[in-house]
Amino acid sequence: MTVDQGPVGQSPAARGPVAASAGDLHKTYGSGENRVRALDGVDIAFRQGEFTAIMGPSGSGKSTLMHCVAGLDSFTSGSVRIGTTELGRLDDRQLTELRRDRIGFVFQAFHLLPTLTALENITLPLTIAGRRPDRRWLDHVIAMVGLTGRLHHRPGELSGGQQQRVAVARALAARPSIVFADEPTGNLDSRAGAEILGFLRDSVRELGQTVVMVTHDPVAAGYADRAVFLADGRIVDEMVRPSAERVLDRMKDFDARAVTV
Ligand SMILES: Nc1ncnc2c1ncn2[C@@H]1O[C@H](COP(=O)(O)OP(=O)(O)OP(=O)(O)O)[C@@H](O)[C@H]1O
Repeated sequence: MTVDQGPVGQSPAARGPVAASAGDLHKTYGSGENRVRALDGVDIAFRQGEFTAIMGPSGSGKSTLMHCVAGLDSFTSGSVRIGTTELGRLDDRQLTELRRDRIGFVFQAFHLLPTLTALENITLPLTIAGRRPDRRWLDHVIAMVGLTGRLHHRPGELSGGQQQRVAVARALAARPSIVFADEPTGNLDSRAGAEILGFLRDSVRELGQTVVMVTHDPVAAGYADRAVFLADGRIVDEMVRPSAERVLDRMKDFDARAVTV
């Protein structure tokens, strides 16, 4: 594996405490002839205050890695930690609580409840957990994503970009240890997508959040502090401070190698 340090050196966050990690992570689906090694020995750490993009061709294991590290899916062997909590040691109830209290999610489909207002959607995970929102934090997050004038609208009265802003605010509302975003701009036009990526980046820069984003899009990866490249369930490359152009070049290299192998 080559680690590209980029023209400006290592990310300042690169030596911070670890927010989440995976060690020698394996995930196999099916058995016999149908056996698929979706993850084949992945070692990775996501540091606090760092924005990581996970990239790779279709079927390379990006979603599987995200789901295993976020406690949404089980793994075959290896270890996953959120902070110092080892996920393999938790029962289902403890895992549910960990996801609710310590992890924020943003999905491609916004997954908002249509009968609730924007504000009610944003605070729903806190309501379910029986926690009072930290009002100052909430106001800050809502202002950051530019929703202050839309809080009493229902999702059907909002544009796609505004709905995804609600989803980003919901992910940040509980001050999670880490936010996982799975193709968060996949359903948006390029302008709305750029806004959402800007908010995710701001949440890292201004709020010290840790964000892990799965994406196919080199432009989206250009917002991250580093891009990690998966192929066949393994990490094959990493780029610090990626730009869209450098990510695109790297992806072309992979495609060329795949053709010549
Ligand atoms: N539930 C499942 N049962 C069997 N195989 C699966 C299942 N989910 C994923 N796989 C397989 O595991 C491998 C990794 O899939 P994964 O969805 O993680 O890839 P990905 O990189 O996220 O792909 P994409 O970019 O297309 O979303 C693929 O070969 C896929 O077919």
